Amino acid sequence: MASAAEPPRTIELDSDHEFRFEVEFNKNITIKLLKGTAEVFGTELAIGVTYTFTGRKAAVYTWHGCTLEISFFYYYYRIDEYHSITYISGDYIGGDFLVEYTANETPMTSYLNTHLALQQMRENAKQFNDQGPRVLVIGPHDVGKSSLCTLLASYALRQGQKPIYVSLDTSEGSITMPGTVSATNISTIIDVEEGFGASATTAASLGSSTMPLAYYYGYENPAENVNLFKLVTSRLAYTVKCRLAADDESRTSGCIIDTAGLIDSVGYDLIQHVITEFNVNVVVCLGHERLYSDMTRILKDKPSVQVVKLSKSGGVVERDKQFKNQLQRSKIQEYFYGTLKCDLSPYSIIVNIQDMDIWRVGEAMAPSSALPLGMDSKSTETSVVKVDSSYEMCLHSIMAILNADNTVPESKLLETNIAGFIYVSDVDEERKKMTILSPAPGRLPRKHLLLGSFKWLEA
Ligand SMILES: Nc1ncnc2c1ncn2[C@@H]1O[C@H](COP(=O)(O)OP(=O)(O)OP(=O)(O)O)[C@@H](O)[C@H]1O
Repeated sequence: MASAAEPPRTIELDSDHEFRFEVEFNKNITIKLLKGTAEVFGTELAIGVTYTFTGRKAAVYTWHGCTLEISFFYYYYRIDEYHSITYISGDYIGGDFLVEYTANETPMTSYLNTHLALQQMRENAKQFNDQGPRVLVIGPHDVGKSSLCTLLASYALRQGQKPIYVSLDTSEGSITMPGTVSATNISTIIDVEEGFGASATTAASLGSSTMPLAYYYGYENPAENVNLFKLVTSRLAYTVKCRLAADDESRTSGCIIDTAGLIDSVGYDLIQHVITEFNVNVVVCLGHERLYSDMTRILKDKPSVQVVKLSKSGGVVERDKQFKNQLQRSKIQEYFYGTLKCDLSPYSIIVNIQDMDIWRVGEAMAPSSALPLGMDSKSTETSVVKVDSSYEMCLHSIMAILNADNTVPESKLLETNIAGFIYVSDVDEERKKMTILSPAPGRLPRKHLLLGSFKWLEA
């Protein structure tokens, strides 16, 4: 592990101030709260505990003022033949964060007020045996939607609530792998250093009941296959509604839904679909005046839905394509190898291709002339076709293991949730065998695998 090479420095923050920072992927910094109170996206920092950040853009906010201690490391890592990561500390390179500054203008008061209004709805729900708020957060890309959802979930948890966090952001995979739509019950503190990813990974490795429920969409952008996106979100919504109906605590706590930043005509269609399916009653429009005005107009016939406008935090960072790709790769890496805090050891297994049924979604854009008689391109967007051991298609792919037994018909496969993921590291076409990386040893729990568009090259 890296070790300190330079004395740490301290930062004093006045009340209602925020220390914003960016750390690159190959570097890590540590922050320790020495005095006062502070939080990262709603999760409180404990006094005297060292928090390590790598590949993060985030902010430490304080309501009452605080003193932080900052140390900076530079490290290299290598992955040995057993796939474990060894961190080799390097030189202190004199620099600091990629970006760091203190800000005194934040929208935190309006975010807190939003939380308090939601909390009031939860109290009312308890009193009248009703449902708590179903909140949908929408806005363009990089306005802080995921950060706001994390903050609202954290504040709810701090007040003893157990909301369901729904992630429809398929590019990021905030709870689990990219390409999935997922939901998880927030009942334990959200990890300060690694966000939901670590919470889900740690939960999974400990067999916790907070493991996410996920359906595989398989593409990065919801607009790539709108019908499939609608199908999996409807399925997820149905399951979330069942949970809300069955569990009193979840019902009154409600749910918080994070979305991808699509606000064009396809995006509007998807937003309306999500509102209907999840029975949303609060729509938060973040950082976009026109979206707020359009939503108020579109939803004027639904008096039960409140539309709220919130401004974007000045700290939100626009992430370029390269950073987002790196984030995706690190999410995939995290799924198999865990995080700095929760190291996992995946298994490399050789499997017979004929023991598995590999599926992929039918051509999204197939020309009508190429389709069987009576079938239109819409139906191929939500149907599966078998993949025969196509070397190029399978190699380096991420495949979702569908939680479907042999009785599930082909037409229902896309509606089944995911048992886990595997990575195909090699395909031997002659011997009809595949080398896969799997989080668990032994046989795969199910034989149906769904191939998406995500490829990954192991480091
Ligand atoms: N107040 C802040 N200070 C510093 N960084 C922040 C702050 N708020 C958000 N960020 C960072 O800005 C980046 C973008 O924020 P976030 O992921 O919440 O936006 P988003 O709207 O959900 O993005 P996307 O459209 O890609 O889903 C993230 O790396 C996040 O950690």
